[in-house]
Amino acid sequence: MIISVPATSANLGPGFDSLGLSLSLRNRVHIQPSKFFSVSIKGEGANNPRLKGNNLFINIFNDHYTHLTGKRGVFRFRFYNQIPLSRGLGSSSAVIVSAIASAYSAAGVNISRRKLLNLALHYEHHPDNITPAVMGGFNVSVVENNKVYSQRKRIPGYLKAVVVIPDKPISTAHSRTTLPRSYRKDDAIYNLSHSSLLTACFFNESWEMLRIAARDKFHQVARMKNLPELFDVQKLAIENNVLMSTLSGSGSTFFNMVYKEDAKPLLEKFQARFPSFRCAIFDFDNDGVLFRD
Ligand SMILES: Nc1ncnc2c1ncn2[C@@H]1O[C@H](COP(=O)(O)OP(=O)(O)O)[C@@H](O)[C@H]1O
Ligand SMILES: N[C@@H](CCOP(=O)(O)O)C(=O)O
Repeated sequence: MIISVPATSANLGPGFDSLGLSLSLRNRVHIQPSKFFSVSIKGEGANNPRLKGNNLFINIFNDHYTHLTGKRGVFRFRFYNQIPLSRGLGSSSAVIVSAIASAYSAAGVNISRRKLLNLALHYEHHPDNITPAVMGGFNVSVVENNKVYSQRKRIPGYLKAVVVIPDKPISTAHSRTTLPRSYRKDDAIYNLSHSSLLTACFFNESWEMLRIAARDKFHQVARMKNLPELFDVQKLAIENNVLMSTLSGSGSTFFNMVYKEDAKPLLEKFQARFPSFRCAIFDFDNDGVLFRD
């Protein structure tokens, strides 16, 4: 069995805990029944001893496999990870989604994307990463009564993501504790209205208006202060007329969306100005989680 899940960029500026999209950067896991439990990791996390044993994936997989079959299976897990950990590209969501999907696949039980998404919500209570990780594309999602309600839109191939990935891990859980517990009414209205406009821009493909819509007053500035170079990243992006430039999730990655002909020139400017940061161009993903026998 092979399960793959895309990276995700959440919040997208004003859409805190609600808006997110998926990128063509994936974690893949090969699972085979085996006489002995084994884990191998290639790519991101390969040198992280914490991930070799009972990591987040294995714990979630075992919970669901045991629930489905009444027994603890013994498997060989081979991970091929492209998603950097704790960089605001949804690595935790990718693991949660792939672990549940893998358990159902290993148990021979079909699962709908909607059910998979609602099960993933038990592990990550903000739906803005898990929803695009499951569904693919641009997603707007809300939680009511422990269920995710969402709408998705495919992202056209003439758009590209240009991301700047500093070598600074940010724990999402810790980052969330540093945000304000309450907001001024004016700021709440600002984010509500900009998030609504940004959603409409994606559904109507009104890409130019994203330059206004993708502004935030809830979380970005507070988080960017942890790595002030990010203000320079966003300034350079805006000077180069990108469609949107937002902190990816809780960071440290900065996400920029451009027309495909503008991607390489912007990448080269980022690489010249921020040589110590990883910079890359990614297509958008519209598939979400993929199952293969
Ligand atoms: N490939 C992986 N295998 C196992 N656990 C992982 C993997 N990727 C991420 N994780 C778990 O998710 C945590 C990172 O989650 P988080 O802080 O939300 O970062 P991100 O911004 O990437 O979502 C890691 O500390 C680890 O516990
Ligand atoms: N809405 C969340 C999104 C976290 O995304 P991640 O990729 O950093 O896990 C938040 O901003 O805390």
